[in-house]
Amino acid sequence: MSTTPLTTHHQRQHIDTILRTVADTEARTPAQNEAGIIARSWRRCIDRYGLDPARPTPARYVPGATLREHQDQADALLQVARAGVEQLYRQVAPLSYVVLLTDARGIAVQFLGAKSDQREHQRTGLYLGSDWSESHAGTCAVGTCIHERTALTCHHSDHFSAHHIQLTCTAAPVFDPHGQLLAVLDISAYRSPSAKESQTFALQLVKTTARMIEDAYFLQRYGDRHIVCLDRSREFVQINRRYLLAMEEDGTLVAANTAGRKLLRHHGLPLPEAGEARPFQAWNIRDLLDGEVSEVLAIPQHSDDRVQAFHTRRHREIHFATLIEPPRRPGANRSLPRDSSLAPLEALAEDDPSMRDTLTRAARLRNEPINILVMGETGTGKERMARALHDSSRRRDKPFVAINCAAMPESLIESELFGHEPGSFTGARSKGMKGLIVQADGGTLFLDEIGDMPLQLQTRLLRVLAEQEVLPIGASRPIKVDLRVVAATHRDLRELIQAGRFREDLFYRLNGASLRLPPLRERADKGYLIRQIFAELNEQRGSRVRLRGDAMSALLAYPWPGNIRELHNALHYALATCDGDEVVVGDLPEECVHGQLAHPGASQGQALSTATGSSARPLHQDLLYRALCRHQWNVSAVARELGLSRPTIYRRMKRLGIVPPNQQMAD
Ligand SMILES: Nc1ncnc2c1ncn2[C@@H]1O[C@H](COP(=O)(O)OP(=O)(O)OP(=O)(O)O)[C@@H](O)[C@H]1O
Repeated sequence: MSTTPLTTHHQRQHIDTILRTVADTEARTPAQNEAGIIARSWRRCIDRYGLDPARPTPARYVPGATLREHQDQADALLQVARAGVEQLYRQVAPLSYVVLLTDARGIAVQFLGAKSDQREHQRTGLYLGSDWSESHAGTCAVGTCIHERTALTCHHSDHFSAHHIQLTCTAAPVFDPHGQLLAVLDISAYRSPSAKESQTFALQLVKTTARMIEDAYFLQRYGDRHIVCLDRSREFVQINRRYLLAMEEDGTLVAANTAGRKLLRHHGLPLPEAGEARPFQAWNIRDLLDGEVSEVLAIPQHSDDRVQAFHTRRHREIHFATLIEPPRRPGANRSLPRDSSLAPLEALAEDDPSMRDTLTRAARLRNEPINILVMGETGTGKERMARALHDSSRRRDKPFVAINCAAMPESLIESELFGHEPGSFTGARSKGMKGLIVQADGGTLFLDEIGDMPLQLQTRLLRVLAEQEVLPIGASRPIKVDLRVVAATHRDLRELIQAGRFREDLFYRLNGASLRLPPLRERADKGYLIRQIFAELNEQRGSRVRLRGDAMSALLAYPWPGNIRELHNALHYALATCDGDEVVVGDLPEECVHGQLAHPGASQGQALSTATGSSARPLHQDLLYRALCRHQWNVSAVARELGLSRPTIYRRMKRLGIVPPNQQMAD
C-alpha cells in the first residue's frame, strides 16, 4: 500500500496549494462537486474562522462533564445507533479505521477504535470528546459534512490543517425525521492509498450505515403511528424500505425519512423542515398515492405477501408499499388468523374489543354446517355481517340471497320464498317461479327481520330447515336444497316466543350459534368506520373527495346514538353538498357539529328550532346562517371558523339565498 508520509515538504506544498486555490476561487462561484465543497470550506477557514493552514491544530477535547451533557442530549440516538456503529466497526476495523459518531456540533459522543493505538487516537483527536467542528479543526470530514449537510470524503491534503494531511476521513450526516441534522457518522484511518478513489467504498459504506441509523431512529420515534414503506421494487420493499412515511390513521403525513422527503418533494408535496416558519401543510397519503387511505391501511390483510402496488398521483410511477402498524391498544390485540379468505370479516372492524371477539367467533363458524343468528340494534351492520360470513366461507362462489321479512307483503312472502308451479294460484306466473330458497341453493339465505315473519310461514320454513328440501306452491314433489341460513333480528326473540309470536323450535333451528353486534355508540373503532364508509361512498360516486381532519374530529366527537346507517347518511350528505374536493366541518349536517349541545330529551327538530328560532331552514343553510349572525356577517371570520375559503362562503350564501342585512331591500 503506498502511503503519504507527513513531512515538512508535504506540509509546505499543502499550505501553498490552499492559499493558491483560495485566491483562485475568489473570482468564481465554487462548483457543487466535492472539489468545490473542499475549496469552499478552505475559504471559510481563512475568511470566516481566521484559521492558518500552517498553524498546528492540536486536538481539542471538551471536559468530561460537558461530554456527558452532549451524550445525554444525544442519548435517544445513541441507543438506536449502537448496533449500527458496532457493525460498521466490525467491517472496517481490519483495515485499521476507527469509527466516530459526533453530535450536530461535531463533538465525538461515541468512539470505536483499536485499544493498542489509543495514544495516537487521542493525539490526533480521533477519540471520545474531541471537537471536529470546522471552525476549530478546519476542513475535515465531520466539520465540513455538518456545514454542507452531505456525505463526503476528506482525503489527505483535502484537510485544511497541514497536521491532518496523513488522514483519510469519510463522513455522512444522520438527519432526524424532520430533516434536522442529528449526528455525523465518520470512519478515519491514518494510512491509506494516495488516490482519493480508494475511499469510494468507504463512502458507500458510511452512507448506508448512516441511513440505517436514521431509519431505525425514525421507526422508533414514530412507532405509535402507521408507517408506510415504499420501494420501486416489489422484491426489495420488505427488506430495503427506501422511503418511510409516518401517517395518522386518517392518512395525514406527519414525517418522512430523508429519501421519503425527497420523494414527496419530487411529487410536489414538500414537508416543512424543522424550524421552518412555513405553516405546516398537512399532506395526505392520498396526495402521493393514487388510492384510498383504507387501501393503505388494509395492506397487511389484503394480499398474500402483504405488499401492494400503487401509482403515484402526479408522475404515475409505480411504487410497492408495505405497512408497519402501530401496536394495538391493550385488549384490542385479538386479530384473526392471517388468511386472505377472512378479509371480508376482517374489514368489518378495527380495534373494537367486542367486535374483535365477534369476528373471531364468526371466523370459526364460517364453514360450520350450522345456521347463525345475528343480533343487534337497527343499522348496526347485521346484513354486512351476513354478507361477510358468506364471502369468507366456502360458499362464496354460490348465491347470497337476502330477504327482508318485514318489508315483504305477507301475501307474497310464501310464493317468493318457496316458489310456485305454473298456474298454481290466481295471479301465479304462467311459467311458474323458482322461489328464493331454491335460488340460494348451495349458498347463503339471509333472512332479515326474522322476528317479523308470519307464524304460518315460520312453520313452513322450519320444515325446509329440518328436511333441507322445499315444496313450491302447487308442486307435488319437493326440491332438495343445500342451505346455510343466516337470520338477523333487532327484536328479542325470546320475548316473542313468550308472547306466542315466534316458534321456539324455529328459534333453536336458526340459532345454531349467535353473533351480537354492538351499537355504534359503544364502538372504539369509529374512526375506522368513518374512513371505510367515506371510501366506499367515494368509490360509488366515482369521486376522490377528501375528508379533512376537522370534519373527522367533529364526526369522532359526535355521540352517535347507535346506528351505522346514520353515520353513512351524514357522510353521504356531506359528500353530496361539499364544494370542491374536500369535506370540511362546515359540510357536515348541523347535528353532527353541534349535536352535543342539543337538549338531551329533545328530538332533532326540536333541538334545532329551539336553537335557531327557525325549524324550516335546511340544516346546512342553518349552520352557515348562524355562523354569519354570530360573527356579525364578517365573512372572513365565518370562513375561518368553518374552515372554508371566503369565495366558498359567498358562493354558498348565494346558492342558499342568504342575503346580508345591509344588502336586503326594504319593503
Ligand atoms: N363495517 C361496516 N363498514 C362500512 N359500512 C357499514 C359497516 N357496517 C354497516 N355499514 C353500513 O351501515 C348501514 C347499515 O348496515 P346494515 O344494513 O348491514 O345494518 P342492519 O343491522 O342489517 O340494518 P337493519 O337493522 O336496518 O336491517 C349500511 O349502509 C351499511 O353499508
